[in-house]
Amino acid sequence: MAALSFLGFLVLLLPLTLLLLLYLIVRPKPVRIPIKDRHVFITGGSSGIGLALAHQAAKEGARVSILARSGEKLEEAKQSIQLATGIEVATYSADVRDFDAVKTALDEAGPVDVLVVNQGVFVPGELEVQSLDEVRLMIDVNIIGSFHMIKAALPLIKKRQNGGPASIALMSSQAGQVGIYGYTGYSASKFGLRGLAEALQQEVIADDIHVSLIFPPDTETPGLEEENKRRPRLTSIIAASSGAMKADEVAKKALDGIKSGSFIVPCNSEGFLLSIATAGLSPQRSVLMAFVEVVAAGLIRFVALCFQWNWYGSIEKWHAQGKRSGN
Ligand SMILES: NC(=O)C1=CN([C@@H]2O[C@H](COP(=O)(O)OP(=O)(O)OC[C@H]3O[C@@H](n4cnc5c(N)ncnc54)[C@H](OP(=O)(O)O)[C@@H]3O)[C@@H](O)[C@H]2O)C=CC1
Ligand SMILES: CCCCCCCCCCCCCCCC(=O)[C@@H](N)CO
Repeated sequence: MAALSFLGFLVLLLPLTLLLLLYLIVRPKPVRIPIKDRHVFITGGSSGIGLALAHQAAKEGARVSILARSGEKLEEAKQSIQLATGIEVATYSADVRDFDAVKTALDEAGPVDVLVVNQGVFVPGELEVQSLDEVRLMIDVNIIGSFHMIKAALPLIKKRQNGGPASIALMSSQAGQVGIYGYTGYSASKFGLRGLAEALQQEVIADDIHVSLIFPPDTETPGLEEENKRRPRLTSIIAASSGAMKADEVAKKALDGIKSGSFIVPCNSEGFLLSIATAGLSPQRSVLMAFVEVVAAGLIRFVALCFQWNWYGSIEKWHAQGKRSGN
């Protein structure tokens, strides 16, 4: 009896001690980043996830600016947001690959509180058949474009008016947490954002700037519709391991993640598992999430291996069928 209650005591004490320890050590410390009455600048804000984010930020009372290339799509976005919320967003037509254009746009927009670097291109295809120009396009728009935005915005974020906590959010993808068939170029570009974000967070924490990395699964957008026209069958099969979402749902998760200053922002339940499986050395400010990461690490690795077993099974089956049908 005594032994049993001692065991019960230990079973309770161990997790509580771990929780207390984590409470003392998690860094950076928890933060709330307000959106209302603040300037939210969204790239790729004329379509899909970026447009949904612009709608929601406007609805929550932010001053919103959106940047993309096509003036026509920007104007359409502006109209639709005005119709839905009565709020007039500022639009900037620029290509993120052009640093001078980006800098001119941002300087005109003025001090920024929340920067959402969301623009992105995705051209799937096996590396063997994909042109290097397509690979370069993804690296240029997704990575170099993000560097341009952050470089040009940092001085303006530091100049923010009310001095409250600020955010730099980057739109990655679940294909930026795990490499997926058909996404060599795309996954490389999205994994790259993680290195950028982890390093940047250490550099800007002293200025009360908080970095968020958002990891959506397949999301119903005009971009996905285009992608689906040429996506290899195996890419679709593997990507289907994570459910598809609507742009509005992703935007809501993204905005909640930004407001709570979360470094890693998953969007669905598979994304939640992925975030634990790929926690690595990323910063974690939630004591509860840190606890889950520590306790679940071994088991989640097992789950990850099950997914890989399933994916390699699909690949084997695909090749066996291909051989039989002669392609
Ligand atoms: N949809 C999905 O399944 C998923 C998407 N993501 C990521 O979310 C982000 C948004 O995707 P989604 O909403 O589907 O994309 P869309 O293709 O629907 O929209 C892309 C936006 O980016 C802008 N854009 C593209 N290229 C440039 C450029 N060179 N300079 C400036 N703006 C540019 C586009 O406007 P314009 O063409 O006029 O420049 C548009 O506003 C991307 O980073 C994507 O990788 C992540 C996971 C899943
Ligand atoms: C530990 C267990 C983890 C289990 C979950 C694994 C699920 C992985 C699915 C990855 C899907 C990638 C979709 C990318 C979408 C995208 O970015 C394109 N549409 C282009 O934009």
